[in-house]
Amino acid sequence: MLIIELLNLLSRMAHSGVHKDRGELRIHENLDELGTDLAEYIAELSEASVKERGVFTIAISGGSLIGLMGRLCEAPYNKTVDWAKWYIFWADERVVAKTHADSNYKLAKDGLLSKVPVLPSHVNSINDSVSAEEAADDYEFHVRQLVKTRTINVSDISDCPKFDLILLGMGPDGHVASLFPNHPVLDEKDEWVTFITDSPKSPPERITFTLPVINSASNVAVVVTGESKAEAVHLATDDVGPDCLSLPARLVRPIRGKLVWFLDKLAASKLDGSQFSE
Ligand SMILES: O=C(O)[C@H](O)[C@@H](O)[C@H](O)[C@H](O)COP(=O)(O)O
Repeated sequence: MLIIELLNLLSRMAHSGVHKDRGELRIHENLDELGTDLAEYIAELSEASVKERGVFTIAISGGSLIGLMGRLCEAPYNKTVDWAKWYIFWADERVVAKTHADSNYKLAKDGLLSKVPVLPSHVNSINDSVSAEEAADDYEFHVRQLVKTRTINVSDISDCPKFDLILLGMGPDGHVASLFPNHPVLDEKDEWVTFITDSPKSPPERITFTLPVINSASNVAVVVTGESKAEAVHLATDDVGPDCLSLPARLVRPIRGKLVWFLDKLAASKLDGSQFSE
């Protein structure tokens, strides 16, 4: 048992912690290992934020990310994490009822939030009974109230909220949150939360944090697995030509915060110099 753990640790050390301009890369052999590292990373950030500010503000996305966070519901994290200090937000949400199979809230509730003792009043979900535009306005207003009371920290270089952690997934096209390639919302500089009604990924109506908010966070983690995303990971993190400069995932560059990529070896297989490439 001890030998296996030691081998796992050595393999993690060999593949993780590559630092690039565009963040730290943590490349894992398999999903199990990635899930363990991700849980440890989140738990450590939670502990540090609670120690420093008494709360932990975390924004999550939809997709496979929630399943990969599953280890947090298990020992030791289900007991050691200070869940009552968590304030949970959505970096993006599909504008559907909270009971709908497409709802990111439902995904997180079923897969994570119902399994740990978070306080229902700290779960900041969107208003699902209004239009996408109203839901975005409403959510921004709500975030503004929590910035005013400093439950959510504020950036020291802009008036943007400074979430302790924003967790993102990424699509094969390089989208993050609901910021899709070539979409005008990529240029949004003033709003904190905006909406789209033409998402290329179903469902079409979504609200999303804008890039200024994502890039004002203390920590941003992008969690990406699978071969279908290998090209986008390469384009988002390697030194590539100017054509890729507007790939949404490449625009994730926290100004003062720390960016970490959690990858499995398939997602990492097209990185320049990758030991996993063919
Ligand atoms: O609601 C959504 O659709 C998302 O928040 C979106 O940004 C997602 O995180 C990526 O599309 C990756 O999703 P997968 O990990 O499932 O591929």
